[in-house]
Amino acid sequence: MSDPGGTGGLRAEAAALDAADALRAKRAEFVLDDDTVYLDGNSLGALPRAVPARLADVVGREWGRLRVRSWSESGWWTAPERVGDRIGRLVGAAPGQTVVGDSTSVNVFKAVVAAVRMGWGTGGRARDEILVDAATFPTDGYIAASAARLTGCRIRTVPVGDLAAAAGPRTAVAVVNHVDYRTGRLHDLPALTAAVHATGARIVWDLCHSAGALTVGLDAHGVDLAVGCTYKYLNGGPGAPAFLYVRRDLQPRFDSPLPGWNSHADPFGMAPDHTPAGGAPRGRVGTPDILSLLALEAALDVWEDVDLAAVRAKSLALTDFFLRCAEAYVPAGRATSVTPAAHAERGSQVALKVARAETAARMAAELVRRGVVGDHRPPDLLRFGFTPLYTTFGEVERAARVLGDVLA
Ligand SMILES: Cc1ncc(COP(=O)(O)O)c(C=O)c1O
Ligand SMILES: Nc1c(O)cccc1C(=O)C[C@H](N)C(=O)O
Repeated sequence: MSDPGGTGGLRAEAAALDAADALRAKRAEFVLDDDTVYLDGNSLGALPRAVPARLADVVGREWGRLRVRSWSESGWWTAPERVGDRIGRLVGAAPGQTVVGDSTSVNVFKAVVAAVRMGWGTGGRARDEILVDAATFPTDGYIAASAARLTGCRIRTVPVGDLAAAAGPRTAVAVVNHVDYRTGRLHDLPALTAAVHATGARIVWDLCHSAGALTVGLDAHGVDLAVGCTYKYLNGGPGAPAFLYVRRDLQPRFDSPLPGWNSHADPFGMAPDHTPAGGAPRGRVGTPDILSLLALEAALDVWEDVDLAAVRAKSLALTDFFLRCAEAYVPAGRATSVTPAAHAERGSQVALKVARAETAARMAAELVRRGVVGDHRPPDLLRFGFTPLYTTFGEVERAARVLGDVLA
């Protein structure tokens, strides 16, 4: 490929874009090193600077000195709902509908089984089909298949483009990834939610690759249930607990398949029978993972003054710029983007398909060796995630230049 802007032109453009970046001050709130271009925040977000001191306080004072008193005095018991509401703001959910805990996989299980059970109304069990996004991250498909076995449903795997047409009177629930983890394709959440609802079915959205990267609008679009992880764009840390959203009017009908004591209306009553709590706590299971949960809470402080619209605008500018730089630097025929060019169809990552699939893993490793950390998804994708809170345009230009050298 040619070099239309020239290296110098693209570098100057990057500098101008960085100077005009409304979010540029945010980078200083993260632990990053200028030698490495970190483009893997769609796998594990970087560490917010405020987290270590907060965790030291949780361990040293709240656990070390207050011990069991911290469940009430340090707000440990109510942390799943409190942190849930903070995530809710970032995904367009009003307070009282989002709870944090467990992994995404476990929350997919709760959401899918509960959605199927919602379809077991007076009309019997006519809705016995679970639709699954054919390109889903594997865990959702595995869990949905198990949920189907447990509830007497059958699984239909459908490309997201065909999902609206595939949903019908037998559909209990559709499980869809908002952003495809491989290609970075953003699916049309409002249209698909409306299409599935028109058939009387429910929809569960997996927001792992969209929470913290773009505006989601769960309430505005009438989404039934949603799940997502917090260790990618929300920077909650390795193994940070996931979240579960249950729309307020559906909460009384949310019959959890994992009704642990934390979801009881009166957990400390220790009653032999389960009476579900009202509201978001109904999605809880057992004792929350307090250290991870409170690390996540501290990580969320970086979002306090952030406008999601600015995040989305920068995300698109970063991915646009990366695509242009890659076009200029990568020799013709060595790699092609599988990420949609249209903004409405793009999440916050770019995936390049390398011409020689067998070299992809080696190329990703070589990029890391040269200070550009993205990742490889088999068989032939190089994946680059762009975190608007800390990725700079200068880094984008550098990453594309190194990529060009590696692929040359
Ligand atoms: C779309 C999607 N869903 C789920 C997961 C993972 O789920 P869990 O948090 O259970 O590991 C990932 C990534 O790990 C993902 O990309
Ligand atoms: N969750 C991960 C993990 O525990 C280890 C390594 C990677 C991950 C990931 O998040 C992978 C990621 N969901 C993906 O999109 O490929």
